Amino acid sequence: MNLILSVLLALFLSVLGGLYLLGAFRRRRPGEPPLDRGLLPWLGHVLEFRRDTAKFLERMKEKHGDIFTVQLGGFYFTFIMDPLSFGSVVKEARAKLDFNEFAKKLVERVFGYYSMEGDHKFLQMYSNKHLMGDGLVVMTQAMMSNLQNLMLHSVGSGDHQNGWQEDGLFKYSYNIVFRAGYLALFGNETATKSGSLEKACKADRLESDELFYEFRKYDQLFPNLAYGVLGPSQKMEAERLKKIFWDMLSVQKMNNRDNISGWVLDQQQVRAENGMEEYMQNRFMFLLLWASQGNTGPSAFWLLLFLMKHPEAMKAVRAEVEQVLLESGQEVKRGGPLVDLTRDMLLKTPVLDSTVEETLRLTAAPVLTRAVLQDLSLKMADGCEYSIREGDRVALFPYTAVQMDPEVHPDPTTFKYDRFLTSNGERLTDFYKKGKKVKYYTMPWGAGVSMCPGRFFATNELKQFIFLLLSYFDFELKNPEVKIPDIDVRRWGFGSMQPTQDIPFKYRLKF
Ligand code: HEM
Repeated sequence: MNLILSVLLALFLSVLGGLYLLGAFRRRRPGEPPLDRGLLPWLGHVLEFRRDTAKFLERMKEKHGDIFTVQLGGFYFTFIMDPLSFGSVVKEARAKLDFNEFAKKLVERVFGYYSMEGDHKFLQMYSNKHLMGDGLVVMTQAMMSNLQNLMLHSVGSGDHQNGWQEDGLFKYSYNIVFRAGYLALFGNETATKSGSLEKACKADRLESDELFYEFRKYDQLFPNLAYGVLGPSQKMEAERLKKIFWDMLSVQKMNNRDNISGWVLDQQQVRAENGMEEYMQNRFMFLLLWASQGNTGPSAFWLLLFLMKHPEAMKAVRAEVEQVLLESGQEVKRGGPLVDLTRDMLLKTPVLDSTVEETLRLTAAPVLTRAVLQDLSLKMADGCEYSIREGDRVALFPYTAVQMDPEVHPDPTTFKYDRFLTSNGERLTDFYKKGKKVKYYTMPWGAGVSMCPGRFFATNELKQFIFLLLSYFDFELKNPEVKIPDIDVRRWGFGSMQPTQDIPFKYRLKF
C-alpha cells in the first residue's frame, strides 16, 4: 500500500512539476499587465495567433486594452498596442531588452546559420557603409543597370516581342525586383568567362531566374519553418532548398563573379578573417539573400497594383516621373540611350515617396520582438507603469496598433497616395492621436536597434522599377474591374505581405 501511495505521490508531483514548467500556474502579479494564458498548457494562444495575428491582437486589445501579456508556445509575450508608448520599447537599453538573442535562435532554425561574436555589429556597420550615404549611390547604379538588363534587354535589338505579353502581376513584379536586387548585391557573370558582355548579361538573366524559382518555393515554406511546424516532407524540402542556396551562393562561386557589392563582400571577408568556416559563410550568404530579397518584390507588386487601381495616383506619379526625366535632360525615345536614374533624381519624387509609404503602411506588417534580459518597468504614455518579468518577451505589431488606427490614419483601409504629403507637396510627418504627436506613425522597417538598414536602397529599388515601367512600357490589368486581392494572413509578422492570389496583367514595350 505504501509503495502504491509513493508511486502516486511521485506521479502527482511530476505532473505538478510539468504543469509548473508549462506555465500553467503563472498568475498576474500586482503591477503587471493583464495576463491571458489561453486554454492550452504551454501552447497558450499560439494556434489563434498563427492563424491570423492581426485578428487575434485586435481581439486581445478589445478585451484587455493597450497592454497585455499572452502565452505563445512556452513564452510570455507582452504586446503594447498604444503607438504613443512605443518609445519605451524602441529606446529601452539593450541591457534590458535585447534583439540579438531572439534573432540568433531564429536564424539558426531558419537558415542553419550559427552567428559569431560581434555578428550583429558587423551587419550594422557594413549595412550603414554600403546601403546608405555614398554607398547607396553605387548600389542604386548597380540596381539600375541590372533592371535595364532584365526589363529592357530587347530594346533596340529589333528582335523583341513588340506584342503584348501576359503574366501574373505578383509574379512579374517579384521576379524582376528580386533578380535585379540579387544581381546588384551578389554580382554578375564575368564577361571573360562568358565570352562577351552580351553573353554575360544573358547568363545573368538565366541564372537569376533559376534562383528566383527556387527562392519562391522556400518563401512559401517560410512562415511554417519560422514557427517550427513544418510536416516531415516539407522539412525535407526545406533542407533540400537550403542546400541549393548554400551552393548557388557559395563563397567559391562568388569568387568567380564581377561587381559583387561591398555589402556582401565585406561581410563575407570579416567572417573569414574571424575564422568562420567556409560552409558557415555560405549559409550567411543565404541569410543576406533572404533579408534583402524577401520583401521588396512583394512590395513592388502592391505598389504597382495600387497605382493601376487608382488612376488619380497613377496620373500624379506619371507626371512626376516625366518631370524628373525632363529636368535631368534625358528622353525616352526609340534608338536613344537607355534612361539612367541616379540617386539624385530619386531624391526629387515626393509624390512617389508618399505612394511608396502608403503602400507599405497597408501591406508591411512585421512583429518586432525583444527578449527581456532583466526585470523591468515599462512606462506607458498615459503615465501607468507595468512590471515585466525577466525571461519574457516584449513585442509590437505596428500594423494593427498604428498603421490601421483610424485616429492616426483616417479611413485606414483606403489607399490614398497623398496621405504622406503636405498641402505644399512636401513629406508629411505630423500625425496625431489623442491630440499628441505620434512619432512612430508607420513602421514597415521596424525601429530601434534592428531597424531595416536596407530601407533607403529598398525604396530606391521600388522607385526605379516604377520609373522604368512607366517610361518604357504600356501595361494594363486583363480585367480592370478585378478586386484588389486579400492579404495572405498566414504571413503576418514577417515583413511585406503577399496576396492570396495573383492578378493577370499584360505589358508590352512602347517601342
Ligand atoms: C520593402 C522592403 C523591405 C522591408 C519592408 C523590410 C523590412 C524590414 C524589417 C521590418 C526589419 C526588422 C526586423 C526586426 O526588427 O525584427 C528588417 C531588417 C533587416 N533588413 Fe529589411 N526590409 C526591406 C528590404 C531590405 C533590403 C533591400 C535589404 C538589404 C539590401 C534589407 C536588409 C535588412 C537587414 C540586413 C535587416 C536586419 C537588421 C538587423 O538585424 O539589425 N532589407 N527589414
